[in-house]
Amino acid sequence: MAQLIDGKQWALVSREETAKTVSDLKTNGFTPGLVVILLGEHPASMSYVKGKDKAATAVGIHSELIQLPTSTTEAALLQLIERLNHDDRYHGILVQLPLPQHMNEETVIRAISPQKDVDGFHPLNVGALTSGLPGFIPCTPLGVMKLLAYEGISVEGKNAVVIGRSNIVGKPMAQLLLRANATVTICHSKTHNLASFTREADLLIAAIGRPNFITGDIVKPGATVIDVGINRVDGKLCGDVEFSTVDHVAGFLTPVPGGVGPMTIAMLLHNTVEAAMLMANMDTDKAL
Ligand SMILES: Nc1nc(=O)c2c([nH]1)NC[C@@H]1CN(c3ccc(C(=O)N[C@@H](CCC(=O)O)C(=O)O)cc3)C=[N+]21
Repeated sequence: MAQLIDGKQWALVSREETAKTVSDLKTNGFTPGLVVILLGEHPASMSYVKGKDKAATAVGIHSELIQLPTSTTEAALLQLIERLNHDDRYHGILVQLPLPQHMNEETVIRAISPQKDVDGFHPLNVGALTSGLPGFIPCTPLGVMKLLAYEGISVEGKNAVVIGRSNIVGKPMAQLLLRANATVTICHSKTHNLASFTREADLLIAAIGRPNFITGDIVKPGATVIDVGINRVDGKLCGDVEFSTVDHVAGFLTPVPGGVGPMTIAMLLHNTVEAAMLMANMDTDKAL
């Protein structure tokens, strides 16, 4: 049986580290602030943003949740973002995705000040990551790297296979693994003979968005398998990895729920505190 990576537990450890930093900042009269904007009433999104709000408050971050109707115009949203860019109570701004149909995601992301872009989605932060420069790193792939570090799983020289090429997970994940000296392959929906790649993977990152896509027969024995998928099947949460079969083959495995998800939120809090330190001109390696 694979050794399970307890993301919930590691997220607690990370949040405690963050809480300590927040407390130090507060001693110096500085309170980190996060504002989350949610458009519409998508049930899963509402549950996620409430989770973020609660977690932020728990570590001492001043957290604000702005809920707007789906009918909000893009112009009104851009105006709000511009106001928040200049509001020094907030060091992090997160606009929950996906956006309503009538909005252009790229335009909205671009409007967020790169210094407050705690999601790491702004093109300047994307470019910084690609170039190996300091900047904000997307929370989910950052959370995966943190999990590997906590578990003492080395990446250097390993065959890392990322399945999925989204801007939010797959691409930044590949960049981070490359930065950590892995040999990185990105597979996607057009990849021929996917199993020939996954079977060679010492480290397999599943970010496909298809339930139970990765089965035990296409996993290398002893591999570390990280399941980034969050799928709902019959009201039940499941990942991209078929747990029952992969559990018998993998060396390490993240469960869903309780794996990568909680780390994503922990990294959002981490990035928010980094943003606050950047603004307070304190020691941080973010030099945007
Ligand atoms: N601007 C933006 N930034 C995001 O980071 C962002 C977003 N939009 N839109 C939606 C996705 C999704 N996402 C998750 C975060 C935590 C869990 C999480 O904590 N999941 C728990 C289970 C939660 C449950 O029970 O539903 C777990 O895996 O254990 C899941 C999903 C962040 N996202």
